[in-house]
Amino acid sequence: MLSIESALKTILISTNVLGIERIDLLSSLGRVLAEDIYAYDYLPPFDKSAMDGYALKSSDTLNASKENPIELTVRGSIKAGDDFKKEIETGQTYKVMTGAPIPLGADAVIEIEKVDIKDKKIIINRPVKSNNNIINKGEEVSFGELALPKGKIIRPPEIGFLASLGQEYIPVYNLPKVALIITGNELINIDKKLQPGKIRNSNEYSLKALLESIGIKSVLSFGIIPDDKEVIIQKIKEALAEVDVLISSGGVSVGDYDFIDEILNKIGFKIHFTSVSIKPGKPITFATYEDKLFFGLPGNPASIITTFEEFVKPALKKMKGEVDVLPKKISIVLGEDIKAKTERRKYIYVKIEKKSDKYYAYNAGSQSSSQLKTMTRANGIIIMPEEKNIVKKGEMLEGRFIFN
Ligand SMILES: Nc1nc2c(c(=O)[nH]1)N[C@H]1C(S)=C(S)[C@@H](COP(=O)(O)OP(=O)(O)OC[C@H]3O[C@@H](n4cnc5c(N)ncnc54)[C@H](O)[C@@H]3O)O[C@H]1N2
Ligand code: MOO
Repeated sequence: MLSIESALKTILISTNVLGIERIDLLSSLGRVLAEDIYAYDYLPPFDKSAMDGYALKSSDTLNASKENPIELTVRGSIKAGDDFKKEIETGQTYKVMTGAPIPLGADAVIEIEKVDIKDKKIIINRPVKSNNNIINKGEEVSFGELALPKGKIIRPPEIGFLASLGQEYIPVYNLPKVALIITGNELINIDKKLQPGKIRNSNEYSLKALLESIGIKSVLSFGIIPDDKEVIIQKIKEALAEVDVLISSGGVSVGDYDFIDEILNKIGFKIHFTSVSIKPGKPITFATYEDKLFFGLPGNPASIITTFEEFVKPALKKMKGEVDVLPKKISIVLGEDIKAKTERRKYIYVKIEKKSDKYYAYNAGSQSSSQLKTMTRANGIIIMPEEKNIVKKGEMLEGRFIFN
């Protein structure tokens, strides 16, 4: 059976980074910068005070001590936002607020709480070093400097940083457009009363939430599609004209109504694989139509989440410009024996606890792919290799945290 690594390789080879668009700064959260951003200002734009205090010439304080305090005359006060052009002379000081410009001639600021005030004078009993409490013009970024490199994922600090540089519109890679093809005669919508033999359509919700977790909020969904070949073909063709990625739920196994693979062949998709050595999630189909991707995910609720995370998410991340698309693994010690039956590689949902620098895994419940309750109680997975069916307490496996 195809290994997870080979499946991922095939998927990523078939996946192209999308084009570029310019969007307003606030909408760029979670997106990937598509061009280098250079600064067209200095940050900060002028020398400014880092503290509420007094701006002075450090040379005036060289010999200051408790025994030999020096006095400086306060000439005035400078607020943040003032356009201040005057120069100070020896023996003078200006009161400055945090963020206020430093008057010409001053090279240091002493904090308010470190001086005594007498009439219009301050008394200083220690030397103040040159540049003390001064944030120099261009200290953070200089004019013409590379501020953020292409490929950066935009997080809140990047938004603030770009705002401070006056960047209103940001070049980012497009987000993939995604369509959901949710199949199954047994499904009913969550706002309807359950009927005999029916179950609620939970996968559409899981998938939309999974997509939203990587920033894809608007998704083309046809709602529940019956197990009818002609209807499914029509919906897939409709979606192909609109989106970059199609994700189907159900109908990829070997039952009488599992026709996703047959349909894909009929439409003219190239099918790359139809099963992978993973539990849960073995019957997963990956196909392409020109540069569009099709993921036929298994209908079982735990299988669809597992295969989305493992196979679909890296492809979507690559399309939106991310470079590190595979999840980082950590080493986890088994806190108790854990058994699993199949010959496939097993993704076991566990509770991970940290104790004195090590991570320990504990079973979180039934690993049946038909249920999600265990996943709601788990905060991670451990990955049990194909050849193992039991891992003993104290043994170490690879794993990772999930949805954090
Ligand atoms: N004879 C075999 N039978 C099965 C095999 C196999 O190798 N040989 N593989 C099993 C495995 S593993 C999985 S996983 C499932 C995958 O089956 P399908 O992708 O064809 O999915 P369905 O049969 O349509 O559904 C499976 C299961 O999930 C429920 N389901 C489907 N859609 C939804 C939805 N939108 N929301 C909630 N639940 C959904 C569905 O009712 C079924 O219970 O096949 C095994 N069979
Ligand atoms: O992949 Mo299936 O999830 O093993 O039930």
